[in-house]
Amino acid sequence: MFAGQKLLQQTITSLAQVRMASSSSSGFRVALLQLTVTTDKSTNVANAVKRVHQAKLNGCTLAILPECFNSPYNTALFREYSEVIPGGDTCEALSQAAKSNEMYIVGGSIPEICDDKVYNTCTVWDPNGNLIAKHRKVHLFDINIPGGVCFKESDALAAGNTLNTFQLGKFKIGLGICYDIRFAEMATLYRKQGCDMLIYPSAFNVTTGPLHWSLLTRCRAVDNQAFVAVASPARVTDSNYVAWGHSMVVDPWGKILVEATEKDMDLFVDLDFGDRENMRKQIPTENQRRIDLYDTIDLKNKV
Ligand SMILES: NC(=O)CC(=O)C(=O)O
Repeated sequence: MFAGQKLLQQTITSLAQVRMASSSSSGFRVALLQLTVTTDKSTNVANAVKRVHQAKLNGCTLAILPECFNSPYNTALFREYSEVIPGGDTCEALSQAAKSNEMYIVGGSIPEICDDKVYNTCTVWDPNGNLIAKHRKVHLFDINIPGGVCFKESDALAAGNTLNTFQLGKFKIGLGICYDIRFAEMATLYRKQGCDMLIYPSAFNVTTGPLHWSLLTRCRAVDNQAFVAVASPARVTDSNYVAWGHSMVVDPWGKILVEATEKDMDLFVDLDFGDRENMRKQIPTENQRRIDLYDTIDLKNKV
């Protein structure tokens, strides 16, 4: 870690500590672990475990890993790196890390093998090391921007078919993976289910990242009056897919509470859900929807 990075991390942590004093009963501290992903799976997993422990030492209740944190983000390699969930080596390591640190872990995503299909899957672990939620990426990332990025997850992956939430104390959290963030309806459903926060382990790229990453994260936060966290791998410029980085947490007002650079680094920040209640009261959009004019959920009958 270079000196400036260390200073930034310390600053973020100490700011968090100051705010924690007045908000510990209405929230928790979260860590976004912006790891460098290598081609070596065991190195990636060991690094993730080490960084979860660092998050614990920094007072975090929840640690969030990036999309595909144990494998290169490469359709040609997903099957080779895939594991069963639970039971594979990565799950075992995450379960153990959650238990030994007594923390919740949103385990980014890993390629999952099930019935000969491969999924891009996020696992969530409680402080006893139990698997409490699992989300398979619902919207596969198939895009083609000439001169920019061309990626076709559906060449190698099957899509998930469920929306998934978990409970952290009194807070309900909705899960998506990366491209899922572009689909506002999914987030609206989570809001309707009572979610306080949305988490998207992600890996935008250097074409779409500068255009849409922060915009989409802030949109989902404001639309749903919820905290939104997006955790990316660190940027590796000579990789086949160059991740954007810039992991961030946005509050329900749309304010970026904390944002990484593109480098390998961790962020620690306190979330005060009292703020979210204030916003929901002051701008009560949830009760003001004109569903007599539109129905944001039941789209099937509208097309
Ligand atoms: N990688 C993704 O799933 C999504 C992405 O990079 C984008 O939407 O842009």
